Amino acid sequence: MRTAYTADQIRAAEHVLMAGLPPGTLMQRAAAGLAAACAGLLGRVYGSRVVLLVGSGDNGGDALYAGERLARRGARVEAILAGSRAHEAGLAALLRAGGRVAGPGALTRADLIMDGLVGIGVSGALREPYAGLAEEANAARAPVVAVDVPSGVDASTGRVQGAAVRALVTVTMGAVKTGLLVDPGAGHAGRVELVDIGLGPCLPDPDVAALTGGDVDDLLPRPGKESDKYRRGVLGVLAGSDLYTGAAVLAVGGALRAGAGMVRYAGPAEPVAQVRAAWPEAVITLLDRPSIKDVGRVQAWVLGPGLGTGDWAHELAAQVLGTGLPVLVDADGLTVVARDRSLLRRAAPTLITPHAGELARLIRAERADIEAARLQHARAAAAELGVTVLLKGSTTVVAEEPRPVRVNPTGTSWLATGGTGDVLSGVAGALLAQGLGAYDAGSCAAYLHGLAGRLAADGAPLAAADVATALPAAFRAVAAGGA
Ligand SMILES: NC(=O)C1=CN([C@@H]2O[C@H](COP(=O)(O)OP(=O)(O)OC[C@H]3O[C@@H](n4cnc5c(N)ncnc54)[C@H](O)[C@@H]3O)[C@@H](O)[C@H]2O)[C@@H](O)CC1
Ligand SMILES: [K+]
Repeated sequence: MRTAYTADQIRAAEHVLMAGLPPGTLMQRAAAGLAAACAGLLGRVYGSRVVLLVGSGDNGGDALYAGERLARRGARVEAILAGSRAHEAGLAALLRAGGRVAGPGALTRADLIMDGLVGIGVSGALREPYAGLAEEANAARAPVVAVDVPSGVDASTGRVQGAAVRALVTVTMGAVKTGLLVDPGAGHAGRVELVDIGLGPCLPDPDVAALTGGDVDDLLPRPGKESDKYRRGVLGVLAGSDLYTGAAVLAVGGALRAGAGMVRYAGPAEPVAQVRAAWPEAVITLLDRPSIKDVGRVQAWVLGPGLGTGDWAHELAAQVLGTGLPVLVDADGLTVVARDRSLLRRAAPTLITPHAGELARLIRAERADIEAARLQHARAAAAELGVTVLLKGSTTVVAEEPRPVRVNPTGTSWLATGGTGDVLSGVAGALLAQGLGAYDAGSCAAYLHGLAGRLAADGAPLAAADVATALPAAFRAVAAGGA
């Protein structure tokens, strides 16, 4: 499990740790790790040109001391001092080691750029000249190593207002910051490398966590020798309508490929015909009225993809949400519950899987605000609605109070295409039916679905059905420890 913390949590931990150490110890530890990471990227340090962007705070201090270390190994280190002042002792150390102060033109000549403009002390959008320097660094040909956090990214939320550095690598001190794992911040951070400065014992419970493939493998239910199809988990799928048949086919496909012992599909004539043709494995009930009475026994429900939003959908929603079983609500199901949020007041687990627009309707917020601070909105929605929220998007997050928000590390932009959400619903529903809690089912499903998307896309466009087809490969990759 990879864990991450807010700037406030990290400052508090640093405060505790620093109290027992000689002044400057942490900055030296940070600089040593930073210099090692830069040396690794450069390959040959001697003679290389390293340009430091130095802000007026301790983030600039880290850069200056790391620059000193590289200068001592023969690098030609130049510092662009962006603030009205710079870390005095750090600058003196750099100059003693042979580094010098440079003008902005230096960026075009660099082999490596170290971004020490601002770290966790940033507030609001970058001001000039920081903003201009960030953009110059982004336009330069040299790789950028961000110190602690790419300047312009809010360390706690990942929010970017205005210019922000785009790094190849972010070398982060003591603990990973939440904003490095969530877009848009994650997109600016590049690869995140953690420097251990001894903060571990002082850290509180994490703000967020990201599953690894090993974690997913540990959480996934495995069929035992005595398992039969009923004990492996039966999922009921209420999806599709005469107009939207594909959603039903994709959701059932996702569920069948995610280990459900049996999938029971119920719907009107058109999607029934399509599901029957695509998945002879599914057990089908033709509904001539909105009732789950004849569907048979299930351990969990998926409600919503392509279901429509009229009385039919509302009636089915009221019935499944009225059971004591875990229910996943997606797509049209979310529109129905947004109109009647009392449907979500229930004791059994509920996993909702909105994208930002659907969540905006549910919690009466602006879509743009949700996009800008996904994690905070997912967490707030989970608390407000009393459900588990899987918020889909460029970074998919899973929130359930009071646990750390799970940030999904897999996925690809090619997944942003119609129907992939229906497959995800099927996968998460199948895991619910197999007995995982909503939090684990949501986060494992997001992981596997994102990985399947990556395997299916392999750098090219994909269709939603390809994601379902790639699911077994994703399960195998996780089991083999290769994901
Ligand atoms: N506190 C500690 O124990 C440690 C801190 N370390 C480093 O110190 C950093 C935090 O240092 P500071 O607290 O000095 O804060 P920062 O250096 O991150 O930023 C504060 C400075 O940035 C300026 N600033 C803030 N917002 C700005 C904006 N929008 N545009 C332009 N300038 C802006 C402020 O005026 C202030 O001078 C960490 O990110 C990390 O790099 C590390 O050395 C490890 C130990
Ligand atoms: K920085």
